[in-house]
Amino acid sequence: MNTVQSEPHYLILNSGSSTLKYAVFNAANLEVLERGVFELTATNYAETLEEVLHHGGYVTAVGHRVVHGGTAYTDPLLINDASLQALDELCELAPLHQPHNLHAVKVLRELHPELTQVACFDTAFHQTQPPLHTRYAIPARLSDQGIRRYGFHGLSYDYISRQLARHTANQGGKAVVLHLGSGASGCAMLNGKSISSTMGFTALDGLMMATRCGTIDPGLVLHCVTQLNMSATDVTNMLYKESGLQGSSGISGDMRKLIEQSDNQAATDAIALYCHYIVRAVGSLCAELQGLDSLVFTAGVGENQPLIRQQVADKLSWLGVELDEQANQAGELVISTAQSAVKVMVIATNEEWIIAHQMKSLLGH
Ligand SMILES: Nc1ncnc2c1ncn2[C@@H]1O[C@H](COP(=O)(O)OP(=O)(O)O)[C@@H](O)[C@H]1O
Ligand SMILES: CC(=O)OP(=O)(O)O
Ligand SMILES: [Mg+2]
Repeated sequence: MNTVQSEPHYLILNSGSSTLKYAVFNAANLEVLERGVFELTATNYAETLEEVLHHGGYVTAVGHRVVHGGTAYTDPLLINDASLQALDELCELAPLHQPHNLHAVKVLRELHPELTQVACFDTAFHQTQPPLHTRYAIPARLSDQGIRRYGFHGLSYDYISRQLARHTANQGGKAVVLHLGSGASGCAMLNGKSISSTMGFTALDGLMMATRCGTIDPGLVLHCVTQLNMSATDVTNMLYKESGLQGSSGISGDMRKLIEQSDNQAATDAIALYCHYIVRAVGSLCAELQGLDSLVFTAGVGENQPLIRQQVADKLSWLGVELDEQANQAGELVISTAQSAVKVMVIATNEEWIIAHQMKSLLGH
Protein backbone atom coordinates (compact mmCIF):
# COMPACT_ATOMS: atom_id res chain seq x y z
CA MET A 1 0.00 0.00 0.00
CA ASN A 2 1.24 3.46 -0.88
CA THR A 3 1.44 5.23 2.48
CA VAL A 4 3.24 7.93 4.38
CA GLN A 5 4.87 6.39 7.50
CA SER A 6 3.61 9.13 9.80
CA GLU A 7 -0.05 8.59 8.91
CA PRO A 8 -1.51 6.11 11.41
CA HIS A 9 -3.93 3.50 10.18
CA TYR A 10 -6.56 1.35 11.87
CA LEU A 11 -6.87 -2.24 10.77
CA ILE A 12 -10.37 -3.68 11.26
CA LEU A 13 -10.89 -7.44 11.39
CA ASN A 14 -14.11 -9.38 11.11
CA SER A 15 -12.96 -12.93 11.62
CA GLY A 16 -15.47 -15.68 10.82
CA SER A 17 -15.36 -19.43 10.57
CA SER A 18 -14.17 -19.55 7.00
CA THR A 19 -13.22 -16.01 6.03
CA LEU A 20 -11.32 -13.09 7.44
CA LYS A 21 -12.77 -9.79 6.26
CA TYR A 22 -10.54 -6.78 6.77
CA ALA A 23 -10.54 -3.06 6.16
CA VAL A 24 -7.90 -0.38 6.61
CA PHE A 25 -8.84 3.16 7.59
CA ASN A 26 -6.90 6.39 7.87
CA ALA A 27 -7.15 6.95 11.64
CA ALA A 28 -7.31 10.72 11.24
CA ASN A 29 -10.32 11.03 8.94
CA LEU A 30 -11.70 7.44 8.88
CA GLU A 31 -11.36 7.28 5.13
CA VAL A 32 -11.26 3.67 3.94
CA LEU A 33 -7.95 2.84 2.24
CA GLU A 34 -8.40 -0.81 1.46
CA ARG A 35 -10.68 -3.74 2.15
CA GLY A 36 -10.65 -7.42 1.35
CA VAL A 37 -11.50 -11.00 2.28
CA PHE A 38 -9.16 -13.91 2.91
CA GLU A 39 -10.24 -17.53 2.85
CA LEU A 40 -8.96 -19.25 5.98
CA THR A 41 -7.60 -22.67 6.74
CA ALA A 42 -6.56 -23.79 10.21
CA THR A 43 -2.91 -23.84 9.24
CA ASN A 44 -2.42 -20.47 7.58
CA TYR A 45 -3.92 -18.18 10.20
CA ALA A 46 -0.77 -16.44 11.47
CA GLU A 47 0.52 -16.11 7.92
CA THR A 48 -2.75 -14.58 6.77
CA LEU A 49 -2.78 -12.08 9.64
CA GLU A 50 0.79 -11.04 8.82
CA GLU A 51 -0.27 -10.52 5.22
CA VAL A 52 -3.29 -8.47 6.25
CA LEU A 53 -1.08 -6.36 8.52
CA HIS A 54 1.34 -5.86 5.67
CA HIS A 55 -1.57 -4.64 3.51
CA GLY A 56 -2.45 -2.24 6.31
CA GLY A 57 0.67 -0.09 6.09
CA TYR A 58 1.42 1.86 9.29
CA VAL A 59 -1.13 0.17 11.59
CA THR A 60 -1.23 1.60 15.11
CA ALA A 61 -4.33 -0.19 16.38
CA VAL A 62 -6.47 -3.17 15.42
CA GLY A 63 -10.24 -3.25 15.93
CA HIS A 64 -12.18 -6.49 16.05
CA ARG A 65 -15.82 -7.33 15.61
CA VAL A 66 -16.61 -9.44 18.67
CA VAL A 67 -20.07 -10.89 18.53
CA HIS A 68 -20.95 -11.30 22.23
CA GLY A 69 -20.25 -8.75 24.95
CA GLY A 70 -22.54 -10.38 27.51
CA THR A 71 -24.03 -8.16 30.22
CA ALA A 72 -20.70 -6.55 31.12
CA TYR A 73 -19.53 -5.03 27.83
CA THR A 74 -21.47 -2.46 25.87
CA ASP A 75 -18.73 0.02 25.01
CA PRO A 76 -15.65 -0.59 22.85
CA LEU A 77 -13.13 -2.40 25.01
CA LEU A 78 -9.34 -2.27 25.18
CA ILE A 79 -7.98 -5.82 25.06
CA ASN A 80 -5.79 -6.96 27.95
CA ASP A 81 -5.39 -10.27 29.83
CA ALA A 82 -8.44 -9.71 32.02
CA SER A 83 -10.83 -8.51 29.31
CA LEU A 84 -9.70 -11.30 26.97
CA GLN A 85 -10.43 -13.92 29.59
CA ALA A 86 -13.89 -12.46 30.21
CA LEU A 87 -14.66 -12.55 26.47
CA ASP A 88 -13.38 -16.12 26.24
CA GLU A 89 -16.01 -17.17 28.76
CA LEU A 90 -18.74 -16.03 26.34
CA CYS A 91 -17.56 -18.37 23.53
CA GLU A 92 -20.18 -20.99 24.29
CA LEU A 93 -22.93 -18.44 23.58
CA ALA A 94 -21.72 -17.76 20.05
CA PRO A 95 -19.87 -20.87 18.89
CA LEU A 96 -19.87 -19.89 15.19
CA HIS A 97 -18.33 -16.49 15.89
CA GLN A 98 -16.75 -15.72 19.26
CA PRO A 99 -13.92 -18.32 19.15
CA HIS A 100 -12.91 -17.09 15.69
CA ASN A 101 -13.12 -13.42 16.70
CA LEU A 102 -10.88 -14.08 19.71
CA HIS A 103 -8.50 -16.36 17.85
CA ALA A 104 -7.52 -13.38 15.68
CA VAL A 105 -6.94 -11.32 18.85
CA LYS A 106 -4.75 -14.01 20.41
CA VAL A 107 -2.63 -14.73 17.34
CA LEU A 108 -1.99 -11.01 16.86
CA ARG A 109 -1.02 -10.60 20.53
CA GLU A 110 1.61 -13.30 20.05
CA LEU A 111 2.90 -11.87 16.80
CA HIS A 112 2.75 -8.18 17.73
CA PRO A 113 2.32 -7.61 21.47
CA GLU A 114 2.98 -3.89 20.93
CA LEU A 115 -0.24 -3.39 18.93
CA THR A 116 -3.25 -1.82 20.64
CA GLN A 117 -6.28 -4.05 20.16
CA VAL A 118 -9.92 -3.08 20.66
CA ALA A 119 -13.08 -5.20 20.72
CA CYS A 120 -16.38 -3.78 19.44
CA PHE A 121 -19.55 -5.70 20.15
CA ASP A 122 -22.50 -6.86 18.08
CA THR A 123 -24.64 -6.86 21.22
CA ALA A 124 -23.91 -3.23 22.22
CA PHE A 125 -26.40 -1.41 19.97
CA HIS A 126 -29.27 -3.33 21.57
CA GLN A 127 -28.65 -2.03 25.09
CA THR A 128 -31.48 0.47 24.49
CA GLN A 129 -34.05 -2.35 24.38
CA PRO A 130 -36.59 -1.84 27.19
CA PRO A 131 -36.06 -4.50 29.92
CA LEU A 132 -39.44 -6.06 29.08
CA HIS A 133 -38.21 -6.87 25.55
CA THR A 134 -35.13 -8.64 26.90
CA ARG A 135 -36.87 -11.09 29.23
CA TYR A 136 -37.67 -14.74 28.64
CA ALA A 137 -40.54 -16.33 30.56
CA ILE A 138 -38.15 -18.58 32.46
CA PRO A 139 -37.42 -18.80 36.20
CA ALA A 140 -36.18 -15.47 37.52
CA ARG A 141 -33.06 -17.09 38.93
CA LEU A 142 -31.96 -17.90 35.37
CA SER A 143 -32.82 -14.42 34.09
CA ASP A 144 -30.73 -13.04 36.97
CA GLN A 145 -27.73 -15.01 35.64
CA GLY A 146 -27.87 -13.10 32.35
CA ILE A 147 -30.03 -15.56 30.42
CA ARG A 148 -31.96 -12.93 28.48
CA ARG A 149 -32.39 -11.59 24.98
CA TYR A 150 -29.33 -9.64 23.76
CA GLY A 151 -29.62 -9.22 19.98
CA PHE A 152 -26.77 -9.20 17.45
CA HIS A 153 -25.67 -7.52 14.19
CA GLY A 154 -25.53 -4.35 16.29
CA LEU A 155 -22.53 -2.87 14.45
CA SER A 156 -24.49 -3.15 11.24
CA TYR A 157 -27.63 -1.65 12.81
CA ASP A 158 -25.61 1.21 14.27
CA TYR A 159 -24.41 2.07 10.77
CA ILE A 160 -27.93 1.82 9.31
CA SER A 161 -29.31 3.98 12.11
CA ARG A 162 -26.82 6.72 11.16
CA GLN A 163 -27.79 6.38 7.49
CA LEU A 164 -31.48 6.67 8.41
CA ALA A 165 -30.64 9.96 10.11
CA ARG A 166 -29.23 11.20 6.80
CA HIS A 167 -32.00 9.97 4.55
CA THR A 168 -35.21 10.38 6.56
CA ALA A 169 -36.88 12.76 8.97
CA ASN A 170 -36.85 11.55 12.62
CA GLN A 171 -34.23 8.84 11.91
CA GLY A 172 -36.70 6.50 10.22
CA GLY A 173 -39.36 6.90 12.94
CA LYS A 174 -40.81 3.43 13.51
CA ALA A 175 -38.36 1.38 11.46
CA VAL A 176 -37.78 -2.31 10.88
CA VAL A 177 -34.29 -3.08 9.59
CA LEU A 178 -33.64 -6.50 8.04
CA HIS A 179 -29.98 -7.60 8.08
CA LEU A 180 -30.03 -10.54 5.69
CA GLY A 181 -26.53 -12.05 5.32
CA SER A 182 -25.32 -15.57 6.19
CA GLY A 183 -26.64 -14.76 9.63
CA ALA A 184 -29.92 -12.86 9.49
CA SER A 185 -31.93 -10.80 11.92
CA GLY A 186 -34.48 -8.03 12.13
CA CYS A 187 -34.31 -5.02 14.43
CA ALA A 188 -37.14 -2.73 15.49
CA MET A 189 -35.78 0.81 15.81
CA LEU A 190 -37.63 3.74 17.28
CA ASN A 191 -36.06 7.01 16.12
CA GLY A 192 -32.78 5.22 15.44
CA LYS A 193 -32.57 3.25 18.71
CA SER A 194 -33.02 -0.51 19.01
CA ILE A 195 -36.12 -1.53 20.93
CA SER A 196 -36.16 -5.17 19.83
CA SER A 197 -34.24 -7.82 17.91
CA THR A 198 -35.30 -11.16 16.46
CA MET A 199 -32.03 -12.60 17.80
CA GLY A 200 -32.00 -13.39 21.49
CA PHE A 201 -29.63 -15.07 23.94
CA THR A 202 -27.65 -16.43 21.00
CA ALA A 203 -27.43 -15.73 17.26
CA LEU A 204 -29.55 -18.83 16.56
CA ASP A 205 -32.90 -17.22 17.23
CA GLY A 206 -35.28 -15.40 14.92
CA LEU A 207 -35.06 -15.55 11.13
CA MET A 208 -34.16 -18.59 9.08
CA MET A 209 -30.50 -18.16 8.02
CA ALA A 210 -27.98 -19.75 5.65
CA THR A 211 -27.33 -22.72 7.94
CA ARG A 212 -29.02 -21.74 11.23
CA CYS A 213 -32.60 -22.63 12.06
CA GLY A 214 -33.94 -19.39 13.59
CA THR A 215 -36.97 -19.60 15.88
CA ILE A 216 -38.02 -23.13 16.73
CA ASP A 217 -40.02 -24.81 19.47
CA PRO A 218 -37.59 -25.62 22.32
CA GLY A 219 -39.58 -28.84 22.73
CA LEU A 220 -38.06 -29.94 19.42
CA VAL A 221 -34.61 -29.83 21.00
CA LEU A 222 -35.82 -31.97 23.90
CA HIS A 223 -37.29 -34.46 21.45
CA CYS A 224 -33.97 -34.72 19.60
CA VAL A 225 -32.16 -35.45 22.87
CA THR A 226 -34.64 -37.74 24.61
CA GLN A 227 -36.20 -39.58 21.64
CA LEU A 228 -33.59 -39.41 18.88
CA ASN A 229 -30.59 -39.90 21.18
CA MET A 230 -28.76 -36.92 19.74
CA SER A 231 -25.82 -35.60 21.79
CA ALA A 232 -25.29 -31.94 22.67
CA THR A 233 -22.73 -31.77 19.85
CA ASP A 234 -25.16 -33.36 17.38
CA VAL A 235 -27.87 -30.87 18.32
CA THR A 236 -25.46 -27.93 18.17
CA ASN A 237 -24.34 -28.94 14.68
CA MET A 238 -27.90 -29.53 13.55
CA LEU A 239 -29.12 -26.12 14.76
CA TYR A 240 -26.09 -24.04 13.71
CA LYS A 241 -24.73 -25.76 10.62
CA GLU A 242 -27.24 -28.17 9.09
CA SER A 243 -30.46 -26.12 9.19
CA GLY A 244 -31.69 -22.93 7.54
CA LEU A 245 -31.57 -22.62 3.74
CA GLN A 246 -28.93 -25.35 3.59
CA GLY A 247 -30.91 -27.92 5.56
CA SER A 248 -34.35 -27.16 4.25
CA SER A 249 -33.31 -27.11 0.57
CA GLY A 250 -30.72 -29.86 0.82
CA ILE A 251 -28.89 -27.85 -1.85
CA SER A 252 -27.04 -24.86 -0.43
CA GLY A 253 -27.09 -22.15 2.22
CA ASP A 254 -26.09 -19.60 -0.40
CA MET A 255 -29.12 -17.68 -1.63
CA ARG A 256 -27.44 -17.06 -5.00
CA LYS A 257 -27.29 -20.80 -5.71
CA LEU A 258 -30.94 -21.30 -4.70
CA ILE A 259 -32.12 -18.48 -6.93
CA GLU A 260 -30.11 -19.92 -9.84
CA GLN A 261 -32.04 -23.17 -9.38
CA SER A 262 -35.51 -21.63 -9.53
CA ASP A 263 -36.80 -24.64 -11.51
CA ASN A 264 -35.98 -26.87 -8.54
CA GLN A 265 -38.95 -27.22 -6.14
CA ALA A 266 -36.75 -27.74 -3.05
CA ALA A 267 -34.91 -24.48 -3.78
CA THR A 268 -38.17 -22.56 -4.35
CA ASP A 269 -39.71 -23.99 -1.17
CA ALA A 270 -36.66 -23.02 0.91
CA ILE A 271 -36.83 -19.45 -0.44
CA ALA A 272 -40.56 -19.30 0.34
CA LEU A 273 -39.90 -20.48 3.90
CA TYR A 274 -37.11 -17.91 4.30
CA CYS A 275 -39.47 -15.10 3.24
CA HIS A 276 -42.29 -16.50 5.40
CA TYR A 277 -40.17 -16.25 8.54
CA ILE A 278 -39.15 -12.71 7.63
CA VAL A 279 -42.80 -11.70 7.20
CA ARG A 280 -43.78 -13.27 10.55
CA ALA A 281 -40.93 -11.43 12.26
CA VAL A 282 -41.76 -8.08 10.66
CA GLY A 283 -45.33 -8.51 11.95
CA SER A 284 -44.16 -8.94 15.52
CA LEU A 285 -41.54 -6.15 15.31
CA CYS A 286 -44.27 -3.81 13.98
CA ALA A 287 -46.49 -4.79 16.91
CA GLU A 288 -43.70 -3.83 19.30
CA LEU A 289 -43.23 -0.54 17.44
CA GLN A 290 -47.01 -0.01 17.21
CA GLY A 291 -46.67 0.91 13.55
CA LEU A 292 -44.24 1.10 10.67
CA ASP A 293 -42.81 4.13 8.87
CA SER A 294 -39.65 2.66 7.31
CA LEU A 295 -38.44 -0.76 6.20
CA VAL A 296 -34.75 -1.26 5.38
CA PHE A 297 -33.03 -4.16 3.63
CA THR A 298 -29.30 -4.64 4.19
CA ALA A 299 -26.37 -7.17 4.11
CA GLY A 300 -25.52 -9.75 1.39
CA VAL A 301 -29.04 -10.93 0.53
CA GLY A 302 -30.88 -7.74 1.52
CA GLU A 303 -28.65 -5.48 -0.57
CA ASN A 304 -28.43 -7.67 -3.64
CA GLN A 305 -31.60 -9.66 -4.08
CA PRO A 306 -34.67 -7.90 -5.57
CA LEU A 307 -36.62 -11.17 -5.67
CA ILE A 308 -36.45 -11.61 -1.90
CA ARG A 309 -37.34 -7.96 -1.28
CA GLN A 310 -40.34 -8.33 -3.63
CA GLN A 311 -41.59 -11.55 -2.01
CA VAL A 312 -41.37 -9.99 1.45
CA ALA A 313 -42.97 -6.71 0.36
CA ASP A 314 -45.87 -8.53 -1.35
CA LYS A 315 -46.82 -10.15 1.95
CA LEU A 316 -46.61 -6.79 3.74
CA SER A 317 -49.01 -4.96 1.42
CA TRP A 318 -51.61 -5.05 4.21
CA LEU A 319 -49.30 -2.63 6.08
CA GLY A 320 -49.34 -0.26 3.12
CA VAL A 321 -45.98 -1.41 1.72
CA GLU A 322 -45.79 -0.86 -2.05
CA LEU A 323 -42.61 -1.36 -4.05
CA ASP A 324 -41.59 0.45 -7.19
CA GLU A 325 -40.61 -2.51 -9.35
CA GLN A 326 -37.95 -0.70 -11.35
CA ALA A 327 -36.35 0.92 -8.31
CA ASN A 328 -36.31 -2.48 -6.61
CA GLN A 329 -34.68 -4.16 -9.60
CA ALA A 330 -32.06 -1.42 -9.73
CA GLY A 331 -31.44 -1.63 -5.95
CA GLU A 332 -31.97 2.11 -5.52
CA LEU A 333 -31.85 3.77 -2.11
CA VAL A 334 -35.65 4.17 -1.98
CA ILE A 335 -37.54 1.28 -3.57
CA SER A 336 -41.11 2.11 -2.50
CA THR A 337 -43.61 4.08 -4.58
CA ALA A 338 -44.50 7.68 -3.75
CA GLN A 339 -47.87 6.55 -2.36
CA SER A 340 -46.51 3.66 -0.26
CA ALA A 341 -47.45 4.14 3.42
CA VAL A 342 -44.03 2.77 4.35
CA LYS A 343 -40.73 4.09 2.99
CA VAL A 344 -38.75 1.03 1.87
CA MET A 345 -34.98 1.40 1.46
CA VAL A 346 -31.91 -0.59 0.45
CA ILE A 347 -28.87 0.56 2.40
CA ALA A 348 -25.45 -1.08 2.14
CA THR A 349 -24.12 -1.76 5.62
CA ASN A 350 -20.58 -0.99 6.81
CA GLU A 351 -19.70 -2.72 10.08
CA GLU A 352 -16.01 -1.94 9.62
CA TRP A 353 -16.58 1.83 9.53
CA ILE A 354 -18.57 1.65 12.79
CA ILE A 355 -15.71 -0.28 14.43
CA ALA A 356 -13.20 2.34 13.23
CA HIS A 357 -15.47 5.10 14.53
CA GLN A 358 -15.88 3.41 17.93
CA MET A 359 -12.09 2.85 18.14
CA LYS A 360 -11.43 6.49 17.48
CA SER A 361 -13.84 7.52 20.23
CA LEU A 362 -12.05 5.16 22.66
CA LEU A 363 -8.46 5.90 21.68
CA GLY A 364 -8.91 9.56 20.83
CA HIS A 365 -6.36 9.40 18.02
N1 LIG B 1 -26.22 -11.17 -5.30
C1 LIG B 1 -26.61 -11.92 -4.26
N2 LIG B 1 -27.80 -12.55 -4.30
C2 LIG B 1 -28.22 -13.31 -3.29
N3 LIG B 1 -27.52 -13.52 -2.20
C3 LIG B 1 -26.33 -12.94 -2.09
C4 LIG B 1 -25.81 -12.10 -3.10
N4 LIG B 1 -24.60 -11.67 -2.70
C5 LIG B 1 -24.39 -12.21 -1.50
N5 LIG B 1 -25.42 -12.98 -1.13
C6 LIG B 1 -25.58 -13.77 0.09
O1 LIG B 1 -25.14 -13.02 1.19
C7 LIG B 1 -24.46 -13.87 2.11
C8 LIG B 1 -23.29 -13.13 2.68
O2 LIG B 1 -23.73 -11.90 3.19
P1 LIG B 1 -22.86 -11.08 4.21
O3 LIG B 1 -23.65 -9.90 4.62
O4 LIG B 1 -21.51 -10.85 3.64
O5 LIG B 1 -22.87 -12.12 5.40
P2 LIG B 1 -21.76 -12.59 6.40
O6 LIG B 1 -21.11 -11.33 6.92
O7 LIG B 1 -22.56 -13.25 7.46
O8 LIG B 1 -20.84 -13.50 5.66
C9 LIG B 1 -24.05 -15.11 1.37
O9 LIG B 1 -24.49 -16.23 2.11
C10 LIG B 1 -24.79 -15.04 0.05
O10 LIG B 1 -25.73 -16.08 0.00
C1 LIG C 1 -24.22 -12.54 14.63
C2 LIG C 1 -24.22 -13.15 13.26
O1 LIG C 1 -25.07 -13.94 12.97
O2 LIG C 1 -23.26 -12.74 12.41
P1 LIG C 1 -23.05 -13.17 10.88
O3 LIG C 1 -24.26 -12.72 10.14
O4 LIG C 1 -21.82 -12.41 10.45
O5 LIG C 1 -22.88 -14.66 10.85
MG1 LIG D 1 -21.91 -10.36 8.50
